[in-house]
Amino acid sequence: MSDTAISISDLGYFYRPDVWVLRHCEARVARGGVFAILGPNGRGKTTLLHLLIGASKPREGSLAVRGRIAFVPQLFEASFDYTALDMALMGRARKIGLFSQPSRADVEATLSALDRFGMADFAERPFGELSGGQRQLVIFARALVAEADILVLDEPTSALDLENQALVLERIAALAREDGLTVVMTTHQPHHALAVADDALLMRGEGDYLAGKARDILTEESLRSLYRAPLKRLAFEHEGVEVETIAPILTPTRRANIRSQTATKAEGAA
Ligand SMILES: Nc1ncnc2c1ncn2[C@@H]1O[C@H](COP(=O)(O)OP(=O)(O)OP(=O)(O)O)[C@@H](O)[C@H]1O
Repeated sequence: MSDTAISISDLGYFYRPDVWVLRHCEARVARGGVFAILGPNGRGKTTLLHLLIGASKPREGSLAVRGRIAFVPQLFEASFDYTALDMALMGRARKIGLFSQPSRADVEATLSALDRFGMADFAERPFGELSGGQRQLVIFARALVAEADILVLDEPTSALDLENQALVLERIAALAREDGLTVVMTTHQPHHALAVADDALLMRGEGDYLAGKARDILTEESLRSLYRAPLKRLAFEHEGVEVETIAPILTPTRRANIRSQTATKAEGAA
């Protein structure tokens, strides 16, 4: 079997004719790895995910996806009052069939998936009564029981507190390293990408992409120019483990500068 899960070749997309959101995008997602997509707001990350899952068709270039995808969107609303367990069990729909009841094995596999995301105790709670972050964790479990080859996650940590961010990042790494799944995720947190991603794609603007090993391309220089904000890549030892992270530099002076620039712009516009 090929070691490439997704090949992206000269990919282009627009919503309105000739207003390209994405153009000449090239990347390769390795099978069994974590691939992080980063870029400022509006650079086309979600658009690229929609192309990967087949919700939109390329206007230009091509994509080859080898394997079945499960998609976890950023926000998930349910229209009916299913329990968390019902919601996660829907991931088994392909296995169970439309009019059949889930087997004991289906329920056990789903409870175990809920447990992996710290949600076993919430199995009987109405999904609609869970917090946004708790719903997100249930939807991860649903994607897991779908037994897909590729998980596509849109900002998987954005609704989560620090403890659950760490849990989900640890699970993402384990899904790739232990279960052999391929994970594609968008993120606004370069330190999350550095912590779990093997490879990354920096979406710098239409026609301007940088793809490569996460450790090699998530540099201070590339991220400073990507986000136009200072940050520092740090390496240190914590509890006997070498840790590498990326910290944004938000000093009071910088915040004051941003505020005064915003005020000057507003005065200029008035
Ligand atoms: N349905 C749509 N119709 C027209 N334009 C759209 C549509 N969806 C997105 N766009 C535009 O496409 C561009 C890319 O949007 P996209 O949501 O892919 O960016 P993103 O990188 O995911 O942003 P964010 O980080 O803010 O989530 C933006 O300029 C956006 O305004």
